This record gives sequence, C-alpha cells and structure tokens, in this order.
Amino acid sequence: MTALEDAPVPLSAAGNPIGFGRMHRKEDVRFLRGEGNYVDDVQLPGMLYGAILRSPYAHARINGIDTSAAEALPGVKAVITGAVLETLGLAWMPTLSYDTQAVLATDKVRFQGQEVAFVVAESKYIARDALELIDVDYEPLPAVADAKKALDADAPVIRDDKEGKTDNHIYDWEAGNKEETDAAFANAEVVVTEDILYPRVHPAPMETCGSVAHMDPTTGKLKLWTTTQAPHAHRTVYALVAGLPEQNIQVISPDIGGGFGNKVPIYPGYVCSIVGSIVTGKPVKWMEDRAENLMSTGFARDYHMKVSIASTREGKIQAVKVDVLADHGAFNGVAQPTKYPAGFFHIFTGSYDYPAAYCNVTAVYTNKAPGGVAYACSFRITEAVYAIERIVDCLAAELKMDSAELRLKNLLRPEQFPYTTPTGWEYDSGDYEKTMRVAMDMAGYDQLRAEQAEKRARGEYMGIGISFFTEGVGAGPRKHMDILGLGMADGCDLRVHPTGKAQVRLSVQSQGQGHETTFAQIVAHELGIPPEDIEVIHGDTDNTPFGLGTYGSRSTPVSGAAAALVARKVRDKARLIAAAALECAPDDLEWELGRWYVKGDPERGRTIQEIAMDAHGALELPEGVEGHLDAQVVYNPPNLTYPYGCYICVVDVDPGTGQVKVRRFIAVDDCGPRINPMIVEGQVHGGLADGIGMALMELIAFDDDGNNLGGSFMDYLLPTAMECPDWELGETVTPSPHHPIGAKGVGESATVGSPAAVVNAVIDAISPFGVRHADMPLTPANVWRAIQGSPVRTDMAVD
Ligand code: PCD
Ligand SMILES: [Cu+]
Repeated sequence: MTALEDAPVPLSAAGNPIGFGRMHRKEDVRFLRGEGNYVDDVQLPGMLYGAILRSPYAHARINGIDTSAAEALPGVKAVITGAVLETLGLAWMPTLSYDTQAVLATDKVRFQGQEVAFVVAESKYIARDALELIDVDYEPLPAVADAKKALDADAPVIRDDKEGKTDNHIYDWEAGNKEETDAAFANAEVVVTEDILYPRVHPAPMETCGSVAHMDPTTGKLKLWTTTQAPHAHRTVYALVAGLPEQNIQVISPDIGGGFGNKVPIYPGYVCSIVGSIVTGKPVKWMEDRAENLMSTGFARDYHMKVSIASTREGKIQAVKVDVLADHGAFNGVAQPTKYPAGFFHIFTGSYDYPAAYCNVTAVYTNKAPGGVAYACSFRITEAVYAIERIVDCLAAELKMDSAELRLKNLLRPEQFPYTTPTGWEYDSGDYEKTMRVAMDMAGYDQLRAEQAEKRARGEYMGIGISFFTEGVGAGPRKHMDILGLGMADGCDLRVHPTGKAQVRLSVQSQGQGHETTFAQIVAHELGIPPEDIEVIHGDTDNTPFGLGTYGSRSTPVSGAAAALVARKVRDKARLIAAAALECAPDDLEWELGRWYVKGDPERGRTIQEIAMDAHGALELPEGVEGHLDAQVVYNPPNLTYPYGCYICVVDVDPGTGQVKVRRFIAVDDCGPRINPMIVEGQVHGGLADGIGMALMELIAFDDDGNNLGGSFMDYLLPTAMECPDWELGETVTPSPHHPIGAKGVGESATVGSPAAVVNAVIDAISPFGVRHADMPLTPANVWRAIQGSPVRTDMAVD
C-alpha cells in the first residue's frame, strides 16, 4: 500500500482516478497492439532512403573519396560527402557543449564508426549496396583510446581541425573550496582514497535513432520526423545552424521507443537526411541499425575518478574530494544544459552532512565516439552518486564499521532543509533517516547481517550493499542552466471545449514514460475533468508551446508544474463564469473537485462541464472575462527538485566462478507525491534493471587501436528478467516545497542510485578475500580476477 492509495480519490465513470492514482496507461492500448507510430513507420509518397558510410578506422587522414561508382549504381539519387557539405557551410555543426562536430568527415576520421558519406537511393537496400562502392583513400594514423594516455607528450593530436591545437586537452573545471578541503584532510584522523572508474556504457534504447526529412520545394517548409527528446530545442538549433527560418521548420517526434538521453543530441544522420531532401527535392528517411547506434551515438559515463574521504575515527565524515579525468571522445558532444562543463557532478557530496568538498575535472579528447551524458544520468549525478556511495563503503571497511551505521551517522537531518551543500546546491526537502529506516526494515537488515555471518562461517559468500542517493532534477533555474542560450522554461496550453472535454498541449516529449496518462491526471486533479476526457498533445512543434524537452527527469518538475498551474488558471476563470451564471459574487463561491458552488448552499453550483458550455455559449459574460475556457502558462522553475532514496541489494557470489546472483533488491524512493504510483513503480523497475546491467555486464570497451568492442548485443550485454530479482519497492513522501503539487522527478532515480548498491553488495561479499574495491562491470571474470588480487579488465569485450 502506498501512501497515496490510502487517500480517497473519486473515480470517473470509466473507473479512472479523477486525479492521482493507479490508472492504466492510455498509450498502452496502441503500444500493446503494435499500433504505435514510430519514425520508421512514417511513409511518404516518393520517399527515398539514406544510408551512412562509416569509418573503419579510429583515426585516419582522408586523402580522397571517389563516389563515382556509387553514383552510377541504378537507383542511387545522390551521394553526399563532407566536401559537398562544405559548400553549404554544413560540414561541421556545433555541439550542445560549445564544441564542433563533423557532420561528414572532411580532413580526418576521428573515431571508428564516424560518418563519412551519405547515400540517398530509391530503397534502403540500394543505398546500403552503394556504400560499398564508395572508395575512400584512408591514411591510418596512430589512435589514442585510453584517456590516461591522451595528454602524453607523444599522443597524436586528435583535434588538429582547431586552430593552434597541439594536445587533446578540452577543459579543466573545479568546484567547492580547495583550501578548506585540503585543511580538513590534513587534520583528519582517517583518510581513504580509491581509484574508481565509471566505465563507458550506452543507453541502448529499443528504437535506434533516425529521421524522415521533407523539405517541400514549393513552400520551403521543412518537416522533420525525428527521434528527439527535445523537439523545440532541436528546431531552434536547426534554425540557428542551418539558417532556415524557424517558422518554416516543423519538428515532429512521434512515438519514441526509449530515449534514456540517447536522443537529446543532434546527430549527423539527422542533418544528412535534411540535406538529402534539399538535394533531391524528395522526402528522405534515414534509420540507424543497432551497431551504428552503439558505435556512434551518445554514450554515457567514461569517468576516471580518484575519490578521497576524510573522517574522524568515530566515523563522522569531514570532507570529500574527487579528481576526475573525463573521456569525451573525439568531439565534446555532451548534451547537457547546465552552465558547468561536468554537469551536476559537483552534487557528489551526496546525502551527508559535512562542511568541506572539492572536485576538479580534466576532460580530454580520445579517438572514441562523442557524447558523455545519457542513460538516465541526471547529467553526471550517476557518476557523483557512485563515487560517494562507493567511497563511503570503503571508509566503513577501513573503520570496520557497519555501512548502514556509518550512513545513519552522517545523513542530513530533516531540520537542515532547505540545505545548501558545500558545492552550492540547495536541496529542497528531505527526511533521509526515515527513508533509510523504511528500507532497512523492509530488508530485515539485522537478520541479513546475521545470515551473512553464518554463511561466511560455512564458506559461502553473501553480500549486502546499500546506496543512499540524492538527485537534483528538473532543469532548471536560469542561473544554473540553458541550452545554447535558451532558458529552461516550459509552456503548457489548456483548452476546455464546449462539451467539457479538454486538450492539454505540452512542450515535453514522452519516450515511454506515460505522459499521455500522467499529464491528464494532473489536469484532472486540478479541474475534476475525468482523465479519459483529456487528450494530451505533445511532440509536434507546430502544435505545442515552446519548451526544452524531456531529459534530466524534468517533465514532472517543470512541465508538470506548468500543467498544474494552467489548470488552476482555468479554474480561476471558471469561477468568474460560474459567478455570472449563478448571479453571485466570485468570492461567494467554494471549489470542490469538478465544481464551483455557493458557500452555505451546496446545491447551487455549476460543474466544470457546465461552465465550459457557459463560457462558449449564450451566457452574458462579466466585464473583462473573455469567452472560451482556455489558458496558457510558461513555468520558470525556481529551483531543482531533489528526489532521493535508499536502496539495499543482497547478492550471493560463487567464488569459484565469480558468478553474482542478485537475490533481493529493496528500493525506497521519495519523489514527493506520486501522480501515478503504477507508472512510478514501472520507472523504478526499469532503472533498477539498468543498475544491475551497468554493475554486472554493460561495457563499451576499445582496443589500443580504438576498435569498438561493444558494437553489438553479442558484446554489449543487457540485463534480462533472468538477472533481475522480484523488486521490493517502498516509498516515503516528502513534497517539494516549491512545486505546485509537491512532485519531484523520478525517471532517472533508480538508474542513478542502483549501481552503487549492487557493487557495494558484491564487494561486501568478497571482502573476506581482502577486496576493498573493484571496477564495474563485475562480470564473473572480473569478480574472479578481483578475488585473485588481479586488476579487473575494462579494456576488452566482456569475457
Ligand atoms: N512524483 C512523480 C514523478 C513522476 N511521475 C511520472 O513518472 C514519469 C517520469 O517522470 P519524470 O521523472 O518527470 O521524468 P520525465 O522527464 O518524464 O522522463 C525523463 C526520464 O525518463 C526515464 N524513464 C524512461 N522511461 C521510458 N519508458 N523510456 C525512456 O526513454 C526513459 N528515459 C529515462 C530518462 S533518461 Mo535522461 O534522457 O538521460 O536525461 S531523463 C529520463 C512520468 O510519467 C511522470 O508523470 C509521477 O507519476 N509522479
Ligand atoms: Cu542523462
């Protein structure tokens, strides 16, 4: 039973909660019947097909490209190279991190899988055949795939396209107070330091990336159906980059088969499909295959972190510092909206109370695919949570203290909120100890420890891992973030039609989160219109208000607030209309869900549906009240929301084979009130599976020549139901004080919080072998290596 299920919510005639509650997802009717409409389902008359030629080398000079044989293949309509794009000024495009990225390579290729040429043909088979007829004269160059070697004096310079660039350095950035932190470390009784790698992983959404571009030669209007999590932001970027007039660009993001951050950046393929359509005058479809998606699109993590923690002998944490070497690949294509190059990484101070913290981040180019945030990371909070939760466990081991006890000793206390962290974030609300106690009770923590002791005595290796995380989601206040200068506000339009049915238009875009259901529930909760009577419209820039899109779990914190406020605005207007109809003063009216009525005379009232008809009908409207029952708002978030949670994982490890079995997983999340508890649980289930995947099997590895060793699902392993236990979920509810309905985001929470719980559990299990840390992925081979005292391998395909 969740807290919200206890609250009585009136049900509509169709049995749906008129407000928050467990409503089946509206969108599932079409998804379960296979009737979703994805980019690859778009069919237009005369449509042509594009395919991309990709580099087999991680680093090579291009001495020439001969496209004549490909052009001569019957059915081929155009072959576009970097040289062609150069004439249009489109060979390079800006990234969302103020770097540049090649659309199609001109001078050099800089990672394996980089885009080199684009063929447009009558069928996708002809297009792919034509790729083989393109002759590229490559001169292979030495590659650097290891970030630790990228700054060596003899490392090949990857970005020699940049004037005067003589090394692979991108930026240095720091946060926190170095002097105070160094002083705390100098005086500390106990200091623990560990090198912690968060290896390169990939979001691997079920649907790969693609687009259909149609530049209408007569009207000059570009319609782009594309796999984007941020249709409005993409439209503006196309207008700024390609110089197309913005009113002539329509970006449509239809059903999206998972995004996980992978669909935030603008990829060369999108631009190529647009150019293909301009060149041929026909619609052009381009759709990646799986290997292309894994090899060339936004990866995640690749953070080498040296983490140190200082504490008293009793376990009171005093300071934490982190040194990061960040691998950004060949172009800094990090798609994150913060003003900080390392995103929200400086939230690494975690959920604990101590005064001093400092981090510095050095970022480098390598001959690997660009990207760096994606995969439910909340913009590097995943790395930050992993760093702090792993080092806290290392400290517990050093102090020989129970890791739950150590956390309880240091958690922030409820009276400290709003709490400003040593690196400047203002956590909005929390009752951390309560959440941790709920998780420990659900787990039966003390019994688990007793069971572990018994098993150890018998030579069985069971482990218990805890992770307590705090996230900052809901990008965001303008002082912290923007995308290429665009502020992070979201619009929302609500129209109640004469018969009392409504349409709500959002600027965020669902990739599977269930917005068509939850946003109808938000409006239902405020207005009393049944959710099945409210259509949610999203994903089409011509038909929705401007806003920055879906990532960083921002839809509920930002657009969700806009939806609640627009409904309240309609409710206020409805009051004026009801007062006119009831011939009383607006102040004499009282609201109950779905209806304004006269105070003290509850029989006299008007339902929201009656008011809608009045607003459009013959009723004489009062002075200053416009007809119709519509409203519009733009919501500027005053702060992020800070969801948090406590996760406990129980594993059994076979020391002979290194095999890890996740036996139990307890997850207690606090995201404030849950609009739809069933959807939230689904979000958490997905994220927990992600966490098991990253902790135990996912890895995009490279060999010394920069060959990608994780380019298929044979090598890039994803977790299945087989690896996942029956999730045990709990909740606490601490509303956000600044959000109109108190809700915090939750979409990324479980992915952010769970890897540390799994790794902590595995290390706890094998700690009797003297292991204090081992890097992910903890595959059987890596666990076995750790037990033997050998370093884990992250430089070869998962073995
Ligand atoms: N309190 C609360 C919160 C929330 N909710 C719900 O839940 C969901 C989610 O939300 P959010 O948190 O706000 O978030 P969004 O914005 O919507 O979304 C986003 C996220 O989401 C997640 N999840 C998911 N799911 C799916 N199915 N798919 C996908 O793709 C995905 N992705 C992932 C990611 S990664 Mo990034 O992009 O990396 O930044 S970010 C992200 C939605 O429906 C909502 O409404 C509720 O109910 N309640
Ligand atoms: Cu992310």
